[in-house]
Order: sequence, then C-alpha cells, then structure tokens
Amino acid sequence: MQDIILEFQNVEAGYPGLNRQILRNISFRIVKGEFITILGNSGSGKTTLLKLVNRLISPDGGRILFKGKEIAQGKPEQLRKNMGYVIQQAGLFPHMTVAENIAVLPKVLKWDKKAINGRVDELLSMMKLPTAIEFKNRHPWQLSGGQQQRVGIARALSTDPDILLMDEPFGALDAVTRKELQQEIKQLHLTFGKTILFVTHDRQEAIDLGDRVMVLNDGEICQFDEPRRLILHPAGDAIRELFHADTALKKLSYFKVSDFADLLREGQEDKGSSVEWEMPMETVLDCMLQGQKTVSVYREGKYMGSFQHGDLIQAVDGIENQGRSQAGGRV
Ligand SMILES: Nc1ncnc2c1ncn2[C@@H]1O[C@H](COP(=O)(O)OP(=O)(O)OP(=O)(O)O)[C@@H](O)[C@H]1O
Repeated sequence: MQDIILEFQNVEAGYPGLNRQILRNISFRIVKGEFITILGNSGSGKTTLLKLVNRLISPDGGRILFKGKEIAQGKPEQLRKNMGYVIQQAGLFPHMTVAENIAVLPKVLKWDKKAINGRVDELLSMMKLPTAIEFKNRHPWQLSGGQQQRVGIARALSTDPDILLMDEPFGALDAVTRKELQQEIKQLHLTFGKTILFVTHDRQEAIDLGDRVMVLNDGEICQFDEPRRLILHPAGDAIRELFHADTALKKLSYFKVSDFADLLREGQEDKGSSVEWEMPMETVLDCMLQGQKTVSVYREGKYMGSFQHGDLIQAVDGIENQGRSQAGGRV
C-alpha cells in the first residue's frame, strides 16, 4: 500500500480582506518520497499552497492531513520541525554566521553543543560547502547567491525533516548555478528519499525535477501528473498551450530512454556509443548528431538493444502525434 504523507481534501483558502478565494477545491495526495513540482503563473496560488502545508496560513475550508493526522490539531511548531522550508534568496538571518544560521532549529530544540557542531559540519559537506572555521564564521553577505541557497537548504535539513518545502529556491540564481543546484537537489532526493514540494514558474525546471507536476491555474489544479503525461495527455487547452511552443526535438528531453524501449532493436551491441536506461532521450540525439549511426542502450550494465537513426525519427513522430500510447509505447 502506498504511504501517503500529505493529503489535501477540498481545501479552500484566501486572505483576510479579500472577497475571493485564492485556492479553490484543492484535493490531492502525495506519497512519501515523491518529488513534486508545483508549476503556475504568478498569482496562481503556489506560495499560498506551501504556506498551508506548514500552517503559516490556515484554510477556510477542507482538511489537510500530514501522515494521516489533520494538521490543524497539533502545534504548528511540532509540525514545522518535520518540514524544512527554503525560500528564494535563502532567507538567511543577516546578523548570524553560516554555522548559526544552520543551527537555529537544533538550538531551539536544545540539542547539545557537540551534536549541533557535528550536524553543521555534516550538512555543510552534504551541500558541498567548506567546513573550515573561516567559512562557518562568514555572514550571509559574504557568500555568493548559490552559497547562500546551499546554506538555506542545509538549514532546512538540520532536523532531518520528513518534507522539504521549497518556494522558487533557485529563481534568483544565474543559469549555470541554477543548473548545478538542480542537479544537487535531485541527487539529495535520490540519496535520502525526502518528500519534496518544489514551487517554480519555470516549465523546464518543473519537468526536469518532478516525479509529478502539479499545474495550478488561477487557484485550481488543472492537472497533477507525470511530466510525460502532461505533454502526451494534456488535461485541457491551458496545459496543451503550456507545452505547445516546444519543438518535438526539445520534447525529447522530457522523456527517458526507457520510455522508448519498444523501439529498441535486438542484436549486436556496438560499444562505440552507449547510453543508460534512465538517461534523457535527447542524449541519444546528441550521440547521433556527433555522427554515431548506432547507439547501444544499457540497464545496470546489461545490454538492452540499440537505436538507429530511423528509430529516433519514429520517436519524434510519436511525440509529435501524441499517439505513443495508441502505438503500443509505454507512455
Ligand atoms: N498576505 C496576503 N494578503 C492578501 N492577498 C495575498 C497575500 N498573499 C498573497 N496574496 C494574493 O494571493 C494570490 C496568490 O498569491 P501566491 O503568492 O500564492 O501566488 P504565486 O503563485 O506563488 O505567485 P508568484 O509566482 O508571483 O510568487 C495573489 O493574487 C496575491 O496577490
């Protein structure tokens, strides 16, 4: 049975003084360990939804359950201990050092000094930051944007929470640092299996990171699904338009090699060029653009078959026609 960690049941929410609800009829379930991205335009209610989860605001209607218990019934502090929160530009305390920022919650929880110091070093290493005293004693203004965000994530992980809530965490970073941090959060997720709710208005980021993407539009969920299904089976015109501008070749990046297993050819393996089962399908395209005629596919070291040019064309056609499910594909 699936282990549901978070559930919204017909949740409505607004703000005092507004004559309309910002979120309407929000219902969903999230399984422990899922990486969920929440995608939507500015003002669609993404931040409001995150704030409901850790009780920074309360719903006007409906129920929110965390690990099967209604969150309104416990103490907010108790709940927040289980929920790391990361916001854009890290939100570090400017008057505190790096180490003090990371140790905020352990100190509140009265951990002993040795345990706190050990945890700070562990988290700095985990986030690929130096553990030298000089670095730990720096203040946020002495850090780059990327370093600040890494410290912000370390702080959110300090008490080993069950859920990580991330509100546009990489929105203010340059493209290269952003890509780096995306890779790292993905790796952290794979290593520690934390449940992550990650707000973004960047379509590519949502698709790259999310096991499932929740698309919000004007306070309602228009679709909550796996990335490839958003493209192949859009639940309405809004979602279709969201991905419409992408060329079929770009859409290859939304799929894994394994999604095209039905196109693999059996026979001789060619060790000249190879890709792994879970890699993005566009890596096959890259190999072919570099002149490879055949690309071999491996799954945990086992040869699964190969792709040739024609297979790639078929893959692209399948995406263009959005007909892979009918054509016998796995999607
Ligand atoms: N404290 C508040 N009081 C009144 N209205 C608010 C408050 N906070 C947010 N809103 C309104 O609620 C709506 C949703 O805001 P929210 O911040 O959840 O959107 P968002 O999707 O996260 O947007 P963005 O991508 O711009 O951060 C907006 O219309 C906003 O103006």
